[in-house]
Amino acid sequence: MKRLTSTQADFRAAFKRLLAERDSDTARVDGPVAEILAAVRKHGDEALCEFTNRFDRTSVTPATLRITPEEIAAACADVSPELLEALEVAATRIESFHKAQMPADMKYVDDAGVTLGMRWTALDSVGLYVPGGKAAYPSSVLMNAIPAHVAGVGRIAMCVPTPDGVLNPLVLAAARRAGVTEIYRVGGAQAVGAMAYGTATIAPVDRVVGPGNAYVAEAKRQVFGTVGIDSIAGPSEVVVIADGNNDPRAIALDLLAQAEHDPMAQSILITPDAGMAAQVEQAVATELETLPRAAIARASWDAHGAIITVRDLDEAAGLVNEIAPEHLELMIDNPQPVFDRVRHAGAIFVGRYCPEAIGDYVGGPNHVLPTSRTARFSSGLSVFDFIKRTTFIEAQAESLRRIGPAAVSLAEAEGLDAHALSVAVRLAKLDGAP
Ligand SMILES: NC(=O)c1ccc[n+]([C@@H]2O[C@H](COP(=O)([O-])OP(=O)(O)OC[C@H]3O[C@@H](n4cnc5c(N)ncnc54)[C@H](O)[C@@H]3O)[C@@H](O)[C@H]2O)c1
Ligand SMILES: N[C@H](CO)Cc1c[nH]c[nH+]1
Ligand SMILES: [Zn+2]
Repeated sequence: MKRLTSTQADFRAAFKRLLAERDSDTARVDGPVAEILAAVRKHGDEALCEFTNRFDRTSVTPATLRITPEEIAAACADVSPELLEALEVAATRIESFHKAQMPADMKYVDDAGVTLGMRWTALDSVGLYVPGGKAAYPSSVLMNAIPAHVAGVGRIAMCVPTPDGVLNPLVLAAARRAGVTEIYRVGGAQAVGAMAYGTATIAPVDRVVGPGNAYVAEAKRQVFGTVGIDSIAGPSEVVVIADGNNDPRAIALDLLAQAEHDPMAQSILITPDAGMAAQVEQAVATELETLPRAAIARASWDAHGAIITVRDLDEAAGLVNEIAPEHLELMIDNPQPVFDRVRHAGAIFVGRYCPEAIGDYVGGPNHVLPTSRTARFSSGLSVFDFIKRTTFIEAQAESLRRIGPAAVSLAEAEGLDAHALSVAVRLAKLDGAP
């Protein structure tokens, strides 16, 4: 873990290093991912099964890649009523938020009498990636699948790794709740490649979405263009801005909640209170003594964690905009001014009673969010990832008379004569030409 103080002489360099070191850690998987994708593209199911069996210690064959309806039913029967109820609370809240997100079509007549508009249509097919290497993510099934359903996507395929051949029953129960039935037991870059390029067993999709580790995130980046993707939703991140009025243990647990996802996760505390900085550091060390996933959390905290002491909350907000974190927690007395200043963050959690874990499960907005500073230019998963826009223009004779001549002039200026003539012949006809 790095301790930084904004007043230290080399602060800018140290801060830049903190971000750059993790970026370069992520970049080291480029080569292996390219090789996996090329093999899946060339050898299809054969490569898909080979990589899956190697990385997940399984023995899948093309015939067993798809999880059967009987396996889904058996797994769901294993889930306790309490867990099904919790799943239902989460699903209902996620569904209502994403329904509210659906945009309306647009259509109006402008002052030249031209009808202009924009129509939304759902994608034909999408592939959902549900992570499952170091933890199982039933919540990510809901976060991926519910917006796809709300948007009206035709075909929804889902890939999830089954390490050591173990199927997580709650993952399948979440899939059933979200109406997903086409599920494959594959993960990692090979799963992304299979959904993008297609294999004999897995038909290709139009867009691959969902979170995952560095291999999954890099694979999505590399298949972009062949298919659409949502965003680079890689190893988790949180920045917590905390003042001196916090329970240090609660803040430490918020930091560790991201760190326990992945050794490549990143948790950063920014505080204007040096006393709080020291107390949280101590509380993290204490929690790591008993946390069941301490090995992962400690690896993340040691390599990528940071505590930054700043002069004031305004300075904290400026640093957040540079980090553009996946998650931002505002654990401060008066969050509004900082909330207003922050422009780059995947999701913001406002107030001491809203830890990020609420958003992971039951808040309602999506927990699939941009990482590695990509929140500067991209957003979390939403219904917008499952629909696309088509614009339309409708012009009658009078409207063409009004706006056509400008088009002819511009086409002539570009030297594109067919363009100019296609408008000009119609204008001439309106003026009585034969
Ligand atoms: N940004 C988000 O919105 C968000 C949401 C949820 C989870 N996450 C992240 O998802 C990730 C889940 O990671 P995970 O590992 O538990 O599951 P995962 O499913 O993402 O990755 C597991 C797969 O990684 C591949 N893999 C592992 N080691 C490999 C190697 N050496 N070479 C090639 N491939 C290899 C394997 O194919 C394996 O099936 C975490 O990083 C977590 O932080 C992010
Ligand atoms: N924090 C993760 C997003 O980075 C999502 C998640 C799912 N389950 C628990 N957490
Ligand atoms: Zn989480």
